[in-house]
Amino acid sequence: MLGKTSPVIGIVGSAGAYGRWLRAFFETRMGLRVIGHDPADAASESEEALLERADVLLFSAPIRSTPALIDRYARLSAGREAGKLWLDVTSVKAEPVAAMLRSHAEVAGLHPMSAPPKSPTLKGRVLVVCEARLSAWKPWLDALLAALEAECVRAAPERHDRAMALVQAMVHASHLAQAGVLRGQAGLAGTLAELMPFRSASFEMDAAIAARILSLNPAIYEDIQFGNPHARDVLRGLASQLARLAALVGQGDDDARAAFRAEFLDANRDAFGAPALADGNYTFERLGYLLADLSDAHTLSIHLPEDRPGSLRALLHVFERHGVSIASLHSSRTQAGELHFRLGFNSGTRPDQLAAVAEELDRTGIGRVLPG
Ligand SMILES: NC(=O)C1=CN([C@@H]2O[C@H](COP(=O)(O)OP(=O)(O)OC[C@H]3O[C@@H](n4cnc5c(N)ncnc54)[C@H](O)[C@@H]3O)[C@@H](O)[C@H]2O)C=CC1
Ligand SMILES: O=C(O)C(=O)Cc1ccc(O)cc1
Repeated sequence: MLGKTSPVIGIVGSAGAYGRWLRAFFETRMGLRVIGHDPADAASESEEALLERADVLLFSAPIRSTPALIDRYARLSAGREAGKLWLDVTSVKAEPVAAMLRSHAEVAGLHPMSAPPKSPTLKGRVLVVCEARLSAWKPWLDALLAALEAECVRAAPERHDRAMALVQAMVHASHLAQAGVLRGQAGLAGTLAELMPFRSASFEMDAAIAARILSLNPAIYEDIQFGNPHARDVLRGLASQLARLAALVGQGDDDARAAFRAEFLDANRDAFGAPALADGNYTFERLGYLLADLSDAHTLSIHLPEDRPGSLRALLHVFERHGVSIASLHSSRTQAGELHFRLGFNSGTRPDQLAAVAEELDRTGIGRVLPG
């Protein structure tokens, strides 16, 4: 069958955030033909066209409607899916994978642990892979995973959902609860903006996580709470831990302090274990340095147009010639997804020195100074 070497990809939800990212990925990175259906895009193909022409059908639709949507495709397909591959990228896995298994297609569930990135692959991100029913399509799926460049972790759908109740539902819930407390205390303690000058690295990171959650697709955060069958138990656990802590603090005596130390510090320290404590503490320190660098008084963001050995050295040489010493240097991506270097300078650096550097970089084409 033509399918397995150069399959046609059909994306259900092709106008959505992941649908659009996946289309670009399949077309540009894998050189494959992509067709899509999405009620939000009148120009998209029909469901029937996807069922008839796609060798690989990939569901990238709202979490809440996906299991019923898959059942609908299985019904409409009526056996034509035998010998094809069905995939999904839903943030919960048990129900969508079970629905795909009710078809006659080969089946794998995927879950990228990141919003669609600005980069062309999932390099550096985690991808959960639920290999549910695979035979002839296994080599092609392996090639897809290799092309995605993600760090893959294999799990059964049930294991995935239990993990995500902690990795996502609990983390999102605790940050939304923090946001609610901040809102409730704003009159007494000041708004978030007014608290920021008093920040610790932990506060800044937690506020950033809350802001991230509140900035992305609200339906995803709703459905991760309400659509993961294990979220309810995890939320109850979280609430009972906090209630116990509040009760001990309310009690306030030496017995309560001893209980706090035993239950909240010693028991948790033992449960983490020495390696996880050391790793986590080191991660925190590195992020702390990064946050400190991001608050450098003077910064320049520079795109290096020439991706070749020696281009960074040429860039640094310009700073040296203008007598500017560099306090920090990081690479990251612009809003548009271009790789750029962000350089920080100490407060003694004069604006006219930086302006001269910027002018030379632009004039010589060594680097392009980005706004902001
Ligand atoms: N955005 C994210 O951060 C992540 C999303 N995911 C998963 O990706 C999937 C898609 O999420 P997003 O693209 O972010 O959501 P989105 O809301 O941007 O896209 C969903 C698309 O599905 C379309 N749709 C709705 N009903 C449909 C139907 N009956 N047939 C075909 N299309 C239909 C919508 O019109 C929309 O364009 C979800 O299952 C989500 O759990 C997974 C990891 C991260
Ligand atoms: O990028 C982030 O911060 C996210 O947390 C986005 C996200 C949302 C839903 C997922 O299932 C996976 C990742």
